[in-house]
Amino acid sequence: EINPSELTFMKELGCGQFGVVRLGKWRDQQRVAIKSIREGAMYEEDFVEEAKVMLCHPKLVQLYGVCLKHRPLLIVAEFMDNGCLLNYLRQKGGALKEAWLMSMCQDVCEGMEYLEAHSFIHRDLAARNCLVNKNNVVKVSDFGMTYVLDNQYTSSSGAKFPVKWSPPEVLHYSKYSSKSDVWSFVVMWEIFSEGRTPFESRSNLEVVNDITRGMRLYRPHRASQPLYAIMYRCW
Ligand SMILES: CN(C)c1ccc2c(c1)CCN(c1cccc(-c3cc(Nc4ccc(C(=O)N5CCOCC5)cn4)c(=O)n(C)c3)c1CO)C2=O
Repeated sequence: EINPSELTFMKELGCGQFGVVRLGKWRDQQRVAIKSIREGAMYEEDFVEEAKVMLCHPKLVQLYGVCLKHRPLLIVAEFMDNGCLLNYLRQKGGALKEAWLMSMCQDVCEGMEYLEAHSFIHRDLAARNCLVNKNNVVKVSDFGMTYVLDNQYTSSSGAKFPVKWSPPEVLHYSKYSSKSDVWSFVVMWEIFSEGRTPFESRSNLEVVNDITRGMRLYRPHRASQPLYAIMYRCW
């Protein structure tokens, strides 16, 4: 539990599934990201229960604490200077050497390996839900899909559902597991595509049919054949 009077709000960083996120300071010196949870956006009791299971790993964006005494609920997290991985790839992708692309994939793997070891299923692994710090280290973030109340996002026919990152068993039976998180290593395809959208010219409905019939993402232009074989095995 963090005392809100020890928080200073600074610039807005953007808006996510639960509401506005701001850069802030804790006790005037520690930079943090502060999420204000919009009323009715989250199963708050479930989230607070989960927050007590402190997941802690260098490749997971660290949850520092929550402010529960007032509304909106505040979530205080580790601040990542370079923002989300997807925008980072789109801005800097071409300038990143293959070694950097590999290192970002490894960061995501290490974070996800830790989640699996702790039987935690992410459910929405994607480059948009990973963050980059000032040393260009990538960390997995926003493993909060379970608490989202918006069924446009949680139902597999909803407009916001991550169809292009989901395996057949999730699309057809909502069967989530660490294996479905492995399928979402579509992130590796995003990294080696420098932030392109998977199945860019296909609608979500077309992708459900394509994937069910066995179609898979093509080899990204910056991925060697052996690297493509690795991402392909995830699908
Ligand atoms: C349920 N799911 C999957 C969710 C739920 C909530 C969210 C998301 C998914 C993902 C999006 N999101 C969200 C929304 C807004 C902010 C953050 C967000 C942004 C951060 N950092 C930065 C840093 C810089 C910049 C920036 O402005 N630039 C421009 C100049 O070049 C450098 C980058 C943006 N964000 C950060 O550290 N955290 C912890 C969260 C986040 C990530 O947290 C959410 O809040």
